[in-house]
Amino acid sequence: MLELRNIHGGYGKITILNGVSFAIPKPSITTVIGPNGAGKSTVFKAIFGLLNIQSGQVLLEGQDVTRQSPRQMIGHGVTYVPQGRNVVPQLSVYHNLELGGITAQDQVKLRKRIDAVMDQFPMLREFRDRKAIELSGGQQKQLEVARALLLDPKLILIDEPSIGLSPNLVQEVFRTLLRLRDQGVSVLMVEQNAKAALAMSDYGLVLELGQTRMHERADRLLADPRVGQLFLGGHVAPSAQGATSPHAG
Ligand SMILES: Nc1ncnc2c1ncn2[C@@H]1O[C@H](COP(=O)(O)OP(=O)(O)OP(=O)(O)O)[C@@H](O)[C@H]1O
Repeated sequence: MLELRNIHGGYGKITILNGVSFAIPKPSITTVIGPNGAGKSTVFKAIFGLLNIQSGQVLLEGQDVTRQSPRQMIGHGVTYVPQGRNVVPQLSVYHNLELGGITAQDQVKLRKRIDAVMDQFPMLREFRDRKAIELSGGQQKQLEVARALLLDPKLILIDEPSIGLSPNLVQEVFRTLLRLRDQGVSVLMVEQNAKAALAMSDYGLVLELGQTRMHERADRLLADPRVGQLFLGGHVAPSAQGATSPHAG
């Protein structure tokens, strides 16, 4: 569903991504792991039209979408949930949802869609008139995911959904993502909480120094001693054959 071909790019003249290539099938959950500063969040920006791509291609269902704007990517069914808290704290839950659908042309359809999303997140219906700031961290993350769903995406890019959450809430957010996958939405996620994230993912991608080091089925990555090294703050040496790929066998 999504393919990156040898992406090079960065901020201004600084190159951060030095050849990122991978493909994800749909529907699936892929977790991107790697040391701090490896370029994980930057990959998301490259996909979502927020990065200066110097060379390479981004393909969505076979269509070249390289350098398209965030607005165009939303039009193609891609949504992006950035790191941190992205709700408007003083506005109600419902108002935050309405803002998420601001690009929707048809307001009647939007209200129906908000209703459908609240069916998936009964907590949001319960707290619909509460200010977003009065929700817990996990509930706010769910509000962000729900807001992203209003646009009926095929692919969600979600950056560090578990940050600042207790283990219970992390599992709750992960369950939400699994449910989405089962409904046919693909998820590409960056997670510091690498072991827990790989345990619920279909595929894992290891990025280091702006390059794809490994791309494997998540269970294989979890069992790989080189990835164990990474969890301990070590590095993954580039293999002689280049990056591994789950489609290689
Ligand atoms: N807006 C920006 N302008 C210039 N450099 C940036 C910008 N954002 C990120 N960088 C640099 O790009 C590199 C990769 O950052 P990125 O946030 O993609 O890493 P990451 O792998 O997501 O790290 P972390 O795990 O710490 O979140 C870092 O060296 C960072 O300083």
